Amino acid sequence: MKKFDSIQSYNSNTSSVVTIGTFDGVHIGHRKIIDNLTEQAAATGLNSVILTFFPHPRMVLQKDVSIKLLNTIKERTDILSETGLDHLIVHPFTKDFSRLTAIEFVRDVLVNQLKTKKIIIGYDHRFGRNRTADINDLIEFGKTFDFEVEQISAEALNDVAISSTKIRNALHNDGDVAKANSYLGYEYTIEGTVIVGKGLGRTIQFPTANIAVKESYKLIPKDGVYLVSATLNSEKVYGMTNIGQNPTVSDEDTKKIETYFFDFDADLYGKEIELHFLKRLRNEVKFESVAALKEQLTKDKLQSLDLIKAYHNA
Ligand SMILES: Cc1cc2nc3c(=O)[nH]c(=O)nc-3n(C[C@H](O)[C@H](O)[C@H](O)COP(=O)(O)O)c2cc1C
Ligand SMILES: Nc1ncnc2c1ncn2[C@@H]1O[C@H](COP(=O)(O)OP(=O)(O)O)[C@@H](O)[C@H]1O
Repeated sequence: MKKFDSIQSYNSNTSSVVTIGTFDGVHIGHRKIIDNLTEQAAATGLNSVILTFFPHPRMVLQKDVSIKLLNTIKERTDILSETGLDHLIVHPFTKDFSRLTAIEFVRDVLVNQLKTKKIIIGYDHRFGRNRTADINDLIEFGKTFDFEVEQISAEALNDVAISSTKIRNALHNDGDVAKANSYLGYEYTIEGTVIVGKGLGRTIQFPTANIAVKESYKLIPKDGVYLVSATLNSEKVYGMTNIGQNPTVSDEDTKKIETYFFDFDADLYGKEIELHFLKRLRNEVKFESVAALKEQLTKDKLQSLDLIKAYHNA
């Protein structure tokens, strides 16, 4: 897959089959649409192209800073690169871009820049300044500019929308990472840099790598304790992650993401770690003492090791 950082930088002499969308999560519903796109492109000798925007239009137009997404733009790009897609365009969404009229968008972007022969698009897609144009306008433009329009049905689109929302809710409301993973078709991940914490962990024989996530828009699962895996120094290791405020030892209300890795002993400070979320174990609890916390951590570890054994025997 070739990636382009803007519509203007797109350059190919081959015509294309195009779809437009956010594809947050690139879950199993999205992948059906993308398979359809790549199969049609391959059958007709055209390029398969996805046009996506970053930042998310809502971040730009409504200045919505509370929006949480399943994928960082890097994750989205990486997952899409495995789908067999020919070209991905990640166009910076701006106010100026949102002011393009429907005809400007169709003529300048779809026809002249992307050489679109076919567009696969949701039946309810609206585009152009103030979202004034709809699918019927697009079909009319297609007659003038010689491209085909394939509508994604209400049912298919509903499936896609529902599963994005379902995945966000499963993670945000319930911390149900197993459910999220089954919709995503892969394990939900969080990537961050290991930062220095309070240094308490090692004093109770549970050193924890605290990570800082750069992207404020990345959805962090509900507070609680999770079984995770990661690749550290090129080896797969398992661990248990706590997301929360460590109420037993802290009054601060800053959210921490910290992981104790099993059978592991090395300095991780400054390293980039990608946590794969496998299963939710329990809620975060305020214990009466650090000793009680330590006792629970020992139980969590035993439960985790049993789960890992079960995964390996499955
Ligand atoms: C698997 C796991 C579960 C945890 N569960 C809780 C919890 O339920 N309540 C709590 O107050 N802290 C919990 N903690 C956080 C500990 O309080 C924290 O690891 C310890 O204070 C060390 O912090 P430090 O890394 O800043 O030194 C948990 C940590 C881990 C790794
Ligand atoms: N098994 C392990 N799991 C997590 N971190 C470990 C482990 N072994 C060593 N470490 C190192 O110890 C650090 C955590 O120790 P800790 O006492 O909890 O300090 P801090 O409060 O700075 O996180 C990690 O950032 C990592 O560099």
